[in-house]
Amino acid sequence: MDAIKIKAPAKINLSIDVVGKRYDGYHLLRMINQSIDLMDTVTVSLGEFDGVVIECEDERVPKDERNTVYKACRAFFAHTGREPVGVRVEIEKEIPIEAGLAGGSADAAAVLVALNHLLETGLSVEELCGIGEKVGADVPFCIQGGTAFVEGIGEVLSPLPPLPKCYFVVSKPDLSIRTADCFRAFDGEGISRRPDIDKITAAVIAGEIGEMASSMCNVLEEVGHYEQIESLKALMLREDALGAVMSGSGSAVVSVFEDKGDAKRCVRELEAAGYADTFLCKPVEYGCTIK
Ligand SMILES: C[C@](O)(CO)[C@H](O)COP(=O)(O)OP(=O)(O)OC[C@H]1O[C@@H](n2ccc(N)nc2=O)[C@H](O)[C@@H]1O
Ligand SMILES: Nc1ncnc2c1ncn2[C@@H]1O[C@H](COP(=O)(O)OP(=O)(O)OP(=O)(O)O)[C@@H](O)[C@H]1O
Repeated sequence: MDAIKIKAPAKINLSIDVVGKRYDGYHLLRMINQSIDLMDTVTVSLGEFDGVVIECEDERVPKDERNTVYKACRAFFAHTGREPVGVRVEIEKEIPIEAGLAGGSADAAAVLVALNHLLETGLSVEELCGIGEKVGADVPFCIQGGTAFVEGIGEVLSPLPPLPKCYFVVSKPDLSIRTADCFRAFDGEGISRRPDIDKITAAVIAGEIGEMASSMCNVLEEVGHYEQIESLKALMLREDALGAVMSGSGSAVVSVFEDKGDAKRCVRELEAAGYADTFLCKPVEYGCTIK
């Protein structure tokens, strides 16, 4: 049986602004996204059976048509017009769930890349992103990866130069936020603090990590007024983080360090304070890749 193993990196948002709404209610965004070396491993194989079989040890991950991986398979066969074949997908989860780290989108991206390879359909990255967009707003970025200025609902990608050496401490408090709920709450709120996306873009292009970190801001952060997120940010800043911001629709928080020792100390302090889902990460320059 043909099988392929794909590493699917998580996404962090260094800043997010909401600039409008689309005809279908989706929000139009301007954001800076970065892939990191916190990754799910997705193994895809084809077989003589019907439908999509999903295996994952994590009980919180649905194994049926609600899984992003299932939707990706359906979208792939619909787009290519190929007769659907049996697809088995094993997901080894490292990316925390409902964290704003695009875990489900990364898995879907991996499956699209895998099917294109296994079935030799020869689709370009742009075509795969077009299919991915229908599965989830973060899927195109998860396919392409690296550092990018991202617009639209997440489908307009402009690559930026890779970041210079730096470290991210990523931590998810004991709080799960559903993306749709977060955007719904945003619609009902008056926002006081807006990010300066042009400023952070310039800092990223110049490779100025300190300037980048101090410019980070996510408009979705204040809508929930989550005390857990404020406490986590305060702890990170006390441990000499250069900046800290909520990723995506939350609830993970990302902090930036130039010094590895400081980053490691921050991880130790967070773990000691009871934040079990804490990771020391580095930026990576790629999206879903075939291993
Ligand atoms: C907030 C981000 O994490 C930033 O990277 C992403 O835009 C979220 O992307 P995602 O999880 O792939 O989102 P989807 O699964 O496509 O959408 C979940 C729900 O979030 C809302 N949604 C999502 C993305 C977007 N640009 N506008 C929205 O309003 C919609 O109600 C949608 O039904
Ligand atoms: N492959 C998958 N991995 C994890 N969760 C999945 C997957 N497919 C569907 N789900 C469902 O989607 C929900 C949210 O998943 P996910 O972890 O991708 O959210 P997220 O971190 O908020 O992502 P994003 O940053 O894209 O908003 C979960 O509660 C889970 O039930």
